Amino acid sequence: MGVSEKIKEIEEEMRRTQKNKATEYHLGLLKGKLARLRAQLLEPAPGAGAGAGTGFDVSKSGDARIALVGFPSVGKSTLLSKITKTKSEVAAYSFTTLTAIPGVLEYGGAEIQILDLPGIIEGAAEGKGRGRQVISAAKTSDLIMMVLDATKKAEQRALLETELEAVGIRLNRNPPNIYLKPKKAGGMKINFMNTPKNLDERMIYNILRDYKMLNCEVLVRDENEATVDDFIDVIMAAHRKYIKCLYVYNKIDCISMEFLDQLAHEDHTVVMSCELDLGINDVVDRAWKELNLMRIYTKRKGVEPNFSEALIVRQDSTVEDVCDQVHRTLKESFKYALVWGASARHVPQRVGLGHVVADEDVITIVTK
Ligand SMILES: Nc1nc2c(ncn2[C@@H]2O[C@H](COP(=O)(O)OP(=O)(O)OP(=O)(O)O)[C@@H](O)[C@H]2O)c(=O)[nH]1
Ligand SMILES: [K+]
Ligand SMILES: [Mg+2]
Repeated sequence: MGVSEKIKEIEEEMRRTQKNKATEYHLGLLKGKLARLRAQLLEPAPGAGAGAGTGFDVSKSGDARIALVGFPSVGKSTLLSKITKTKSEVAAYSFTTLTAIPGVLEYGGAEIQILDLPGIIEGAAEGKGRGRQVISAAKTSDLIMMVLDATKKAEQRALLETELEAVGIRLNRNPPNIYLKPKKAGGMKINFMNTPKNLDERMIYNILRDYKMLNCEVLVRDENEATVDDFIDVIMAAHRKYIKCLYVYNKIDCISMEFLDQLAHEDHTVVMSCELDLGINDVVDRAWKELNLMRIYTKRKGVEPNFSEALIVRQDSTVEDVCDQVHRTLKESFKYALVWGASARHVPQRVGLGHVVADEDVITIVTK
């Protein structure tokens, strides 16, 4: 029996099994097996070369990568063509785009790589269409923009999420707060900080044994939240990717104002119409926010700052991080910095290495 058939069999058994106290442990084991098989499905077959699990061959460039993921004909290529200089083929029929098309979004001195991808359909995770390649490419991104057709049923979003989940992508979530450390000997040590709600020692023990992890240490820190699925994610950590997702509803030119208003208020959601050129700037601004990066412009004394080139640092970075972006040894000769912008109490503010900068700050670094 092939891996796909085994997966189908387990999914079938899970559907048949009623959920109750008595079947809880059995279902937990099935979930564990399913996670293992799904990971196996993504491993290239021996001798297959660049196999099933690999994405398209596009090298990363710029400060971050955003992947456009969605069903066919939702407008992914239209969006890429709007926000970058790259033209990706647009047409009314499904599967117009057949490979990954990279473009560069220039955003106030930052360069963000946008990957336009082929449309995916239900069953993508199990290899339908180019689904697996698309999802593998999405897995390499810093942000997934899930492009949705506002005129289509609400289920499309959940269907796509299920496909991404199946290959180990976790959207807008943090890794579970569970510590797991394999050991050479000593058996299993399972500890909880408080009385758990959705997870117990027997469940963890059964799953670990099924994974042949007989010697290890477990500490569940987040009892109120942690579920069996979370625990399996921790065991499978090497195959899990926690990625931000922005839901982008396109074609709002075809829906009612009421529905538009409802969509626009959902979490992590933006709405647009590529056709009418509505909301595109919003989409780009929101995407930038979700990336949690900041643009810092440097200014030499007596010279206007250059806003077409930014130093890119993570959210909550300090002047020290900015120095490190300029040069590895700059902070050794650092005397003070002058800052203009949102992080400055007055402009310019004279600050030290520990000062936390803000997006679009302008900074002059004065050395000894
Ligand atoms: N009404 C309307 N149509 C749009 C909008 N944006 C794109 N379209 C149309 O939707 C169709 C599909 O657009 P594409 O950009 O090719 O969609 P895609 O998601 O890249 O499609 P695949 O590559 O096949 O997966 C085209 O006919 C576009 O003209 C929009 O905002 N409103
Ligand atoms: K299309
Ligand atoms: Mg396309």
